[in-house]
Amino acid sequence: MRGVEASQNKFQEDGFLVLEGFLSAEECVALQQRIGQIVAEMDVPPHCRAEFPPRILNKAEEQQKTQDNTEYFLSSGDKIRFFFEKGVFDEKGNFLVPPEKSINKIDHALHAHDPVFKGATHSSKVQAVARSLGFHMPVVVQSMYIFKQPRIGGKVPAHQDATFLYTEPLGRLLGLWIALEDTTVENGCLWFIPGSHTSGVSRRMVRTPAGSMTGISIRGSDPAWDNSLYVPTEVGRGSLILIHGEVVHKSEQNLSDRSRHVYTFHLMEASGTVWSPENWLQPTAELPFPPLYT
Ligand SMILES: O=C(O)CCC(=O)C(=O)O
Ligand SMILES: [Fe+2]
Repeated sequence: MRGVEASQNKFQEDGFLVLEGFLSAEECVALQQRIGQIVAEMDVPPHCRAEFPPRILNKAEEQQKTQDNTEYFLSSGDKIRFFFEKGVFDEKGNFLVPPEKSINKIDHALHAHDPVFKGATHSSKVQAVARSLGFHMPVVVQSMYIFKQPRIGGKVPAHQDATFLYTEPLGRLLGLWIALEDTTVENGCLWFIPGSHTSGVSRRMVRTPAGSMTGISIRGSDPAWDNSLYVPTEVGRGSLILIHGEVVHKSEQNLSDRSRHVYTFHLMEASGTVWSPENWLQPTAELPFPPLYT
């Protein structure tokens, strides 16, 4: 096995690092079973069911729908919320596919509200990884369970996580992405541009002032990343991929028959770091960012 120091060097060089066998198969299954229970108990919010409206909406209704969707997203930072794939409801709002096959992701605070995911996030193994990377005061800023459903699991366009979760200085954000199933090119594994984490961030997603129509806006744009530079990163079930906050990564649509479940969460080194007040995600009175080392 690679030594800790060699791994750290590789992470600093590439902006990502694969740690195989981080979770056992049993630990992966436990998270999958728990998410199954959460889905079985899910209440689908009425506006989410309106994927295919039964009639053409007028402009004001369209605007209201966009506003409802944005509001559902913007207020999800401290909650467990459900986001669906396109085309999973019929015109009456009934599921066209089984509910557990309809969800794109569940986020952004599983780590805070669900005991099983809280345990997985704050485990001694995760704490040891953070310590080995030199984190003094890591806090958990968000978590997501991503399903990448067979056939319909949508792609995640190329991005840097700091576009959405910006800090000053940069370099204080780390994603921990855990494959709960084998991930391959066919079922939508991650693709990275090695070494792309050193050129800064030129696109930001920011929260617009309260009362404005959409609630979020994009400032700046990404450079044209060369498609030939992406490296597919296939990993086995239980692998952990460390993702530097500025490394460029993406995943493609899942066209295979196999799902690609992952649990992913983000840490920030809180010591000496300013969490941008413009980020869409903000700590709240109900949920300040929890320290990892507890
Ligand atoms: O799982 C994916 O497809 C994308 C996840 C991602 O971008 C992240 O965890 O930062
Ligand atoms: Fe990402």
